[in-house]
Amino acid sequence: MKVAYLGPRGSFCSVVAEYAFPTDKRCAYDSIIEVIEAYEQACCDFALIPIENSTEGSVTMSIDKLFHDSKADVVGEFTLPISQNLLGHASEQPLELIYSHPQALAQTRNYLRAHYPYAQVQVMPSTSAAAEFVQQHPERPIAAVANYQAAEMFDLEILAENIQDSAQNTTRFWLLGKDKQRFDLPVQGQKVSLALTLPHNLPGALHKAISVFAWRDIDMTKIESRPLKTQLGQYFFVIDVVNNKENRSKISFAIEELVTLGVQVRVLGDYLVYAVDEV
Ligand SMILES: O=C(O)C(=O)C[C@]1(C(=O)O)C=C[C@@H](O)C=C1
Repeated sequence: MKVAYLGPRGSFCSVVAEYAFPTDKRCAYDSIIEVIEAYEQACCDFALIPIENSTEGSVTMSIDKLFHDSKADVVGEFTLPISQNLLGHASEQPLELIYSHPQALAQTRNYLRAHYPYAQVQVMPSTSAAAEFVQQHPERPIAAVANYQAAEMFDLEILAENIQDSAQNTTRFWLLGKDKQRFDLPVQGQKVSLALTLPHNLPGALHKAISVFAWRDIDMTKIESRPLKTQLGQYFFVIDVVNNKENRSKISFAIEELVTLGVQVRVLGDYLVYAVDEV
């Protein structure tokens, strides 16, 4: 079995991939887009993508690519507490540039502004790609925001640890695949995720759409709009609801009601949520 993930090794995605698929073939790709494309082109059986962080919100590249260019199903979710660190080379020179994934830079924004107000930040495709880049340029006054595993892997000094602005910093990752798998990890719950496209000519369309969950007492854990990429002001909505014994049949009836309202419904997945330990 093959699982594609955002690499190189040492990324948070690779940490989750190693926990979930310790004995399977794990293939690192350079971007989230390439991970999803690898899955679409059947180069792997599963694809692991970051979807949302508690500080910075949705990983919009993942949601948009999944909605617009892929039919993949979500077959699992992993939540990982995220601890960020500043990695570099021991040097007296003040840091001029700090590299990382945009999500990691956003999660450490206050810390970096307070401690390195004169350093510029530079976006990289992943935290581990940033660490690798810093390793390759020992002569430059640069650093990366990444995890402990990346520090070890790329032989970098930890200049500052636990620099995330929120102590509860956590990221959700989705596993795309055909078959549901059971993982040897603690289960936190079960959810159904939907992507809804509302009819344009229905007044109160969003209100009507979400009321199908409200009056059935189905707990919604997320709602987010993203551009349909057609014209300004047109969106699709990603909605997550809790799936449990009481909700199971109610969710199918809610979906039927949405269709009756003229809402286009894509079931992104019905999946278990697993907890992964901090790195
Ligand atoms: O760059 C990484 O290490 C990733 O796995 C990506 C990613 C993300 O896109 O959210 C994953 C977890 C952290 O929130 C920061 C970055």
